Amino acid sequence: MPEPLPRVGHIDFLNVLPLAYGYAHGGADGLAIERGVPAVLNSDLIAGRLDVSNVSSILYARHADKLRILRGPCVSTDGAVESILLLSRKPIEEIEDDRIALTAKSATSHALLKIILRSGYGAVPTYNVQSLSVEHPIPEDATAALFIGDDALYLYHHASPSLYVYDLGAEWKKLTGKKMVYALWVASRRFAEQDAAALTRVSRAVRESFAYGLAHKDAAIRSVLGEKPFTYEELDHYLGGVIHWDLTEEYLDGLRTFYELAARTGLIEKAPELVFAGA
Ligand SMILES: C=C(O[C@@H]1C=C(C(=O)O)C=C[C@H]1O)C(=O)O
Repeated sequence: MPEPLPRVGHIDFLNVLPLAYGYAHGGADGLAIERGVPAVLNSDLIAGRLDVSNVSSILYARHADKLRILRGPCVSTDGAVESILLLSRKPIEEIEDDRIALTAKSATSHALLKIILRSGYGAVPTYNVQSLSVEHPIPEDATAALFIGDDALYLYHHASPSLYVYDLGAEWKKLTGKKMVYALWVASRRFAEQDAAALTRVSRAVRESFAYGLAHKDAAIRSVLGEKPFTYEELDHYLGGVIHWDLTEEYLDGLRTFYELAARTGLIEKAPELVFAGA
């Protein structure tokens, strides 16, 4: 019997286009890739249906005992992110006990928004997790709506000028002065401890696929222009300096601050220790 392939989640957003391009050019050989939105891959990893995945950074804080962080990759920004947006009918300073719709695809951005509204604006609105559409971004009964991923990036370029648009990466930087990590690559602790050789293979595949995609970024962008509603310039800007993928010490510092504020806001029990696979 051949060994089962490692089950690896892949968030289907343009913020990891270089990785997707590397996977499509041989990098995914030997891996069973499952594509999806963060909320689904988050629960698949916790339920044991995946061995490794990029997941919402807040997930690690909620299940640190069951997870191990891979060294190297992340999805992060130093300031504006363009693809995590609050769209609002009124200025953010005027939000109080309003109703805010949260995209059902996310976990990190929910916590990020709650921290920003509470600590930055003294607001504690009512939140409602639901599916949202870019055509009618704010549900009738809500004052504002939170989008992530390609939907948010689309709205960044096309939102109605009658709406107020807030970039949560920029808001986080304004509040804390720190960088922000939205996604981590994480292995289940069981997989990391029981199959170190397979974990090394997955880690290498992620690293090499990323490197391939970054070395062919132009071709990667051109490969999606027909199917995604973005121009070359929009994606070249987004993937050419807005999104960062290296989990360096400065970004880990931003991540720790995010966890501390999430704990202080009651969104997680406590800021977890960062435990890496193979450490
Ligand atoms: C930068 C982004 O970050 C994403 C936001 C996530 C979340 O809110 O849970 C999860 C993974 C990230 O890839 C984005 O949505 O484009």
